[in-house]
Amino acid sequence: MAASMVEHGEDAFRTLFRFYRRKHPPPDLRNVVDFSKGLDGDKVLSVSLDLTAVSDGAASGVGLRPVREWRAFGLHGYPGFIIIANPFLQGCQPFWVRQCLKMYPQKPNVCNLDMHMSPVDTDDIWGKSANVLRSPPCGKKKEPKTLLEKLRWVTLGYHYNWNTKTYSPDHYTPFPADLHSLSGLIAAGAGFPGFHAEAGILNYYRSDSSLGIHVDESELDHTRPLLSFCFGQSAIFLLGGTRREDPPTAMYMHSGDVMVMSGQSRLLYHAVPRILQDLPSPPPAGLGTALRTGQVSPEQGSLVEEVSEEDWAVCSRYIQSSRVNMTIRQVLGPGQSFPDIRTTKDSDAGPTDGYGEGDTGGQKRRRSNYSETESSNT
Ligand SMILES: O=C(O)CCC(=O)C(=O)O
Ligand SMILES: [Fe+2]
Repeated sequence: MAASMVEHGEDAFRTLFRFYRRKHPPPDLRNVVDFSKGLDGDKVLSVSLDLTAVSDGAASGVGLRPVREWRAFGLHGYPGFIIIANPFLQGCQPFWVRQCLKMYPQKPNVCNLDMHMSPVDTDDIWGKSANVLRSPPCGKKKEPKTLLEKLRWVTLGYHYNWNTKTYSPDHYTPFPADLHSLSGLIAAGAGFPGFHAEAGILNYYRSDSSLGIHVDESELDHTRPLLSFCFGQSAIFLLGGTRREDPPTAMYMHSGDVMVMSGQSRLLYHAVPRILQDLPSPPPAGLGTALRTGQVSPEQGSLVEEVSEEDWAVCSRYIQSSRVNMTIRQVLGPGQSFPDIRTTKDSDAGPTDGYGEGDTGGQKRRRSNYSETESSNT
């Protein structure tokens, strides 16, 4: 399909990006791989996990099923690319959704709003948005967006510098312990023991957002996998090759899915052209209510706590039209340290030019591949 659609000057990746981003007429989604259907079609293969790496208790402590119940898939032609189709226990996703919306945007973590607002104004994003989101929409004219609805990205740990496309030891704040544990356990189950979550980029997608074609190569040790967690509305994810123009494979990412990019797939080009609107409204019980109604009782010492009805009202309203993605990275290999700043090249912009120009309040910076319009995105 890709080759026949290529127009003058457009490569196969860009053409498919535009194809899936198109609203009118809506794109044909029949070629999109759906891992929730299991070993469907000839592209998907089954991937074996390390069944002894994670105890059942450790898994349930972060809201995960026992590893033997995880359904892990790969794609022919993409060694090292693994999708774990929603390994979360029934009712445990809300905890992680709430962390993404209420906890991780808090200081000292960094977010897009910090770039053009004062620290006082970005001090309590959740608190300043929750009441509005909790109350039903008034249905009249366009209501002003809450800060939560304006949130586009948050960085954790070693804070990614969007200008230089580097991490630095000088801009580090403690990585959230709960997410560190979750990441370590997912990585161990996928065959990567000793993974240390050191940096995180959280992307907050509204229904018309997309993420441009890019490769994540700023981490200093590429032998460590990149983990990606999806919550809320599903998305179409495009996975390409080692060259930006290589034709990609399109796949769905559903709420709860975890992606592991490792080995030969660690440095592949990828993009998110489209957010779908496929979660029923309100979000289904498995995502929302089970924990509160006691179907799952977090064990003692569990990191996963109950999400109050009050908090879930805000989260569920938010994810009815949004998607949240966390990509978790280990920046340094064992024993590795940051190179002396004088020997660091100041940008690796060449291969990552999917991250285009941005404009936030006059400052040239930010997650500028993140776009509400097709034309400025690619
Ligand atoms: O949202 C996604 O699924 C992908 C995010 C991503 O590629 C990134 O943050 O580098
Ligand atoms: Fe990425």
